[in-house]
Amino acid sequence: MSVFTTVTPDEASTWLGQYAIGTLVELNGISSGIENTNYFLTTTHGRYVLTLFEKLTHDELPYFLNLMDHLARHGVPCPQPVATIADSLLTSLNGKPASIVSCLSGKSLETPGIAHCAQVGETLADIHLAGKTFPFQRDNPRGAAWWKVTAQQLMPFLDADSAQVLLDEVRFQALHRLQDLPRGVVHADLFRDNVLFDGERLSGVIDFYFSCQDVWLYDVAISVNDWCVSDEGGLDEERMLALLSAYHAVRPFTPIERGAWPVMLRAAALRFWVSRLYDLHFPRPGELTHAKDPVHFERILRQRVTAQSQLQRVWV
Ligand SMILES: Nc1ncnc2c1ncn2[C@@H]1O[C@H](COP(=O)(O)OP(=O)(O)O)[C@@H](O)[C@H]1O
Ligand SMILES: N[C@@H](CCOP(=O)(O)O)C(=O)O
Repeated sequence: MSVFTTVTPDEASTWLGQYAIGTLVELNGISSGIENTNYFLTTTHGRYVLTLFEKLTHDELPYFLNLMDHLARHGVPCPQPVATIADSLLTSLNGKPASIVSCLSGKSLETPGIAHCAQVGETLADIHLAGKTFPFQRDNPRGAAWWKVTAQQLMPFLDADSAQVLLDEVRFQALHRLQDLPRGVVHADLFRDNVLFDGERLSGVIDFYFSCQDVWLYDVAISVNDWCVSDEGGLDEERMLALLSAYHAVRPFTPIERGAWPVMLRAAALRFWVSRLYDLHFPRPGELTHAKDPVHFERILRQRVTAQSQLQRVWV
């Protein structure tokens, strides 16, 4: 259960007084999610999602709330934050930073098909393009500097072989990070659980709390590693082509991006292998039941490394 901070209906009713969205009808905790406390909040005006932020601070949150507001205003299907009467997107509830956003229809998919992947590619390109006029900046807190330091902390928990793979990849990425790839706003966590489908139609992208400024292609690789993965950690070619073609139709890939693709797939696998290892070995109280399997991303990383070296053997 991902309600880390309990809110009673009485507390919610009083707190709602600072918004112009009617009075409380119903409040239901949302069990999925691993970072924040989320409730479905129904008022006399409609259905919303109330989030209490467990880790992010009042200083950090305006970036994400303003980004969702910006993207929603540009037609991206994502939650629209609701402002208080005093015109703030962020308030406090039970000692935590809190916000209300619109509730999107639909639910996430576990086994997406080709048409779903195409919609994800198109929407990701829309996010990248709409993000061009977003005026705020945020560096990626889970970028190369972070995985280098975190990899060292993880060494005592890994067997010799996995430790070597991790260190080799951190070194490889340090040597191959291509600075001149196109960059801008990225979602940075566009996994299956962060996209909702209403029937066959993509109805929304959620969970922008890793978004930041980084390489666009890296964001595409994060999505492909999740949406197009096959059972053994390989890539399902049809789904990957659907996602990449739909993205390319909106924001064409540049020649330098094409060359960087295998490196980006590896970087995207490394990032989530490291974060899953970290969450497993350094858990927050209450987080244990949600620790996601790091081996999944170790397998993906090993597969991407092998695939790239096979490609190189073909090219030479
Ligand atoms: N705006 C929204 N509209 C509809 N459902 C939402 C919305 N935001 C979150 N949810 C639901 O809440 C769940 C958890 O949200 P998520 O942002 O992934 O939480 P966390 O940040 O804790 O990982 C999602 O899987 C989804 O079912
Ligand atoms: N997508 C990441 C975990 C990020 O957590 P989220 O539930 O907030 O999206 C992973 O699968 O490791």
